[in-house]
Amino acid sequence: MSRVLVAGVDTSTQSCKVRVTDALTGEVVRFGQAKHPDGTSINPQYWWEAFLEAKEQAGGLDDVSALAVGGQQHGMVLLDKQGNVVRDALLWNDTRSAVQAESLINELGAATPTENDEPEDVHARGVQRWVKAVGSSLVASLTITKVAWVAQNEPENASRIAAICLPHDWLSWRIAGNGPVSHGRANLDALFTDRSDASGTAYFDSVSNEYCYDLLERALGRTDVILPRIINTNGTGAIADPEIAGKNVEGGCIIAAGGGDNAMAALGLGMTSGDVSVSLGTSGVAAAVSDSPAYDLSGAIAGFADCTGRWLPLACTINGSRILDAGRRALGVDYDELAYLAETSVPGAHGITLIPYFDGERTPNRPNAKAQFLGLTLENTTRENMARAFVEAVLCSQRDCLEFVKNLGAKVNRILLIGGGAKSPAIRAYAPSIWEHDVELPETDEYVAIGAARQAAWALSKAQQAPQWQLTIEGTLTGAATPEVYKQYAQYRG
Ligand SMILES: Nc1ncnc2c1ncn2[C@@H]1O[C@H](COP(=O)(O)OP(=O)(O)O)[C@@H](O)[C@H]1O
Ligand SMILES: O=C(CO)[C@@H](O)[C@H](O)COP(=O)(O)O
Repeated sequence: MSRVLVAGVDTSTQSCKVRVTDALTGEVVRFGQAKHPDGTSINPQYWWEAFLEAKEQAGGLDDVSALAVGGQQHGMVLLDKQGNVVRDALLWNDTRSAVQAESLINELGAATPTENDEPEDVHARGVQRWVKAVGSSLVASLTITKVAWVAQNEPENASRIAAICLPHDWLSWRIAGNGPVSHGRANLDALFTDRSDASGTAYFDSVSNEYCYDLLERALGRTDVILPRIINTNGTGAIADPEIAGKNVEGGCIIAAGGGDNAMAALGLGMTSGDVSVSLGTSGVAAAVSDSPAYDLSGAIAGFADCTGRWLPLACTINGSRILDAGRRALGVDYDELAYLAETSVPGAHGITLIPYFDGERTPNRPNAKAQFLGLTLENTTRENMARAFVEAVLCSQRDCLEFVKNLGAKVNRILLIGGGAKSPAIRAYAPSIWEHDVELPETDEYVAIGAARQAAWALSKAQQAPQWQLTIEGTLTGAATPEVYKQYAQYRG
């Protein structure tokens, strides 16, 4: 009997990955990857072209029975009536809407008091109200702030909006055979999404699984726009809805709900309570799974949903593995040479600290920040110390994220390190020392794409449980704690 194949697609910030997978075992059968352009404002057409290229590299999808798409969260894709994109998509790491984030917080905080136990301070009250309404406070990354930015800065574009969706929704819509039309109305009602990605918009309540049109109205000034239909709300099986999904997919395969990349990675890893993933991609993310909604009233943790009916509290930095890329460029070395240079230095880089907010930052919320090297003297300014400071900066900023997750009360039994940056020998060498915790290293693979493939296999099986796929742990990273490194970083970070 020939084996059943499913595909997981990861339309992430830097590239599109297609992993054709054995539905029974989860083993990779074929793989393709194609780059996305740099930048934080991107025409979604590039995602389509990268998908087509990655799919070709992966040997096509003709023999695949089901697929699902995981994607970079929060990106705002605006479509007009004919299904054309109104403007380039503003991605999660675009910080231009920081002002709108603050205004929306203050506006909600200033609205008529409803509970007398809320803080006096308008801003703090606004943060708490957003958290209670949608699980997260607002930073420039979240979709609603981008919608408000367009409404305030590009009224002409705002008036043409017929539908608002996210990168994974848009790519799923295209893969399911929809697209722009030259006359009449495009089939915008065929847009679909899931609660994990919807929960990153800040106009969706992942407890009631309903859109919050009143909040969207605060941003856009109207609500007569199509938002993707939420499928897979209960998470018990990720059943693709034949009415809207899977009709025209190449080869007749079904398409499942898909989800946000971090939720997909959690599904790919099979995370349970006590597991915390640290993903080093463009973003750096520490995430835990939770059976109940996570409300961090300080606003540091985003209380997103996962794609199995649970929640995925996470802390996310805008600057992740690209800190290493900046280090490689500045020092003119490859990843191994960067690790070699760093190894020649010492913990704390002889007093040098890099605060790595190259592209602004969201954890902590400093959208206008730039990176800073601190503690430089004539004596310690060497390539070795600078290499060490680049690596320690990645790990210390993720330690910030881990601390937020722990402060929320999440158990941390196991830290699982994934994402492109997990390949770095330097990251592997110092992660346990700086995080002061052993680190499990899953076999190098694409866990967002695995999660998407697993959801596709689940949808195909129509079972109550996701298929049981083995997670291979390549090894456990250990190291003596170096608390002085994070202490030095925290002092400079302020
Ligand atoms: N061999 C490697 N060693 C260390 N880091 C790597 C290696 N290959 C890729 N990376 C890092 O992985 C990052 C991309 O990771 P990825 O998880 O694919 O990102 P994204 O999901 O945001 O598109 C790059 O920015 C780079 O820093
Ligand atoms: O904004 C978030 C999560 O809130 C990011 O995690 C994006 O989802 C992008 O992920 P990568 O492309 O870096 O994996």
